[in-house]
Amino acid sequence: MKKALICGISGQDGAYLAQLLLSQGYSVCGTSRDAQMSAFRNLVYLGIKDQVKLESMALTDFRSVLQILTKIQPDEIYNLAGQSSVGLSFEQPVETLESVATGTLNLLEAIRFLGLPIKLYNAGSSECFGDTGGIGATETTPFRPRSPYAVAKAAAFWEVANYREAYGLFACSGILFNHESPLRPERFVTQKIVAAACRIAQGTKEKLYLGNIQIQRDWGWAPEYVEAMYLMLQQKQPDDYVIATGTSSSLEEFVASAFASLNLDWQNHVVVDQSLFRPTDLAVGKGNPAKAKQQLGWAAKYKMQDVVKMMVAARLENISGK
Ligand SMILES: C[C@H]1O[C@H](OP(=O)(O)OP(=O)(O)OC[C@H]2O[C@@H](n3cnc4c(=O)[nH]c(N)nc43)[C@H](O)[C@@H]2O)[C@@H](O)[C@@H](O)C1=O
Repeated sequence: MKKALICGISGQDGAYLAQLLLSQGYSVCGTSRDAQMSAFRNLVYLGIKDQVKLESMALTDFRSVLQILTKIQPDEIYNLAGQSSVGLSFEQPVETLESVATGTLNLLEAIRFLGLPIKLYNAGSSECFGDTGGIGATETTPFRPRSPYAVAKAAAFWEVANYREAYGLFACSGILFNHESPLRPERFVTQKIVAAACRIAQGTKEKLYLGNIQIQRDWGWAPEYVEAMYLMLQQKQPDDYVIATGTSSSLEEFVASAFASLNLDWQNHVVVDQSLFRPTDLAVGKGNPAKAKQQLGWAAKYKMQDVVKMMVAARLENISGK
């Protein structure tokens, strides 16, 4: 039985990945900074909390990382931990850099120190590209990070690439574009919109305040993005891959689609609020997942419209208490 360690198991991707690996027959151990304080709601939502071994681990603390790796001795590690909000990174730049860049470095150092044949997946981010314009970014597109989060993710990406080259570690980065699901917290714009639209459809009189709705993103479906993470570690050689749908839509289109699916006209309910604009933002995010298709056999089945429908359906089901 293969053993997987998921760092940051309490988040959206950690929960879906745990579900996938369990279905593949893995023994799954997941970490969170303080496992005794976390309710692991996403694991509960998916009905898998009892099948996962949970440990406390602080990625920024080398001793803690070394202790857990020595104890679990996993075949595969998935690093999904660290501060994941671009917006919050402008308020907490140091915490973002430490949790993402130092955290990844500690994992790489611990694997190197132990000398075990552990494979590492690292959660990279399309934010590293900066503005892609209308041309989908590939693995060779240069990074031009435009947020503290993107700077941290770019550092972590190069740490992984360097340890692969310098010490021969089996380490990969998935450069994932935005991927959403019912497990997304409302801090991210898709769930913020879906939650408000559903409340309005149920009769609340609130307004939905949003920042820049002209931005475009390549939005995909998180449960299928975790399949790409798994596939990267099953290849003969470690490598980095862009994971995206290949199509981008504006935030205005996302909003219109969410409200229309509830028979509402978004223009009656949405207010653009300048105070929610970011100091720097990406006008367009678009990926080209051709390499993932060719080498991993992975392609996104769901596009933005499908994501909206599935998120709205899940929200309504939750409200009705099913
Ligand atoms: C690939 C990347 O994907 C995600 O990062 P993100 O793209 O920043 O995600 P988001 O949902 O916070 O923002 C999307 C866009 O929507 C704009 N926007 C307008 N109005 C609001 C608003 O009211 N709230 C938010 N959150 N955004 C808003 C906002 O300015 C931005 O342009 C993370 O998974 C990250 O971990 C990651 O790696």
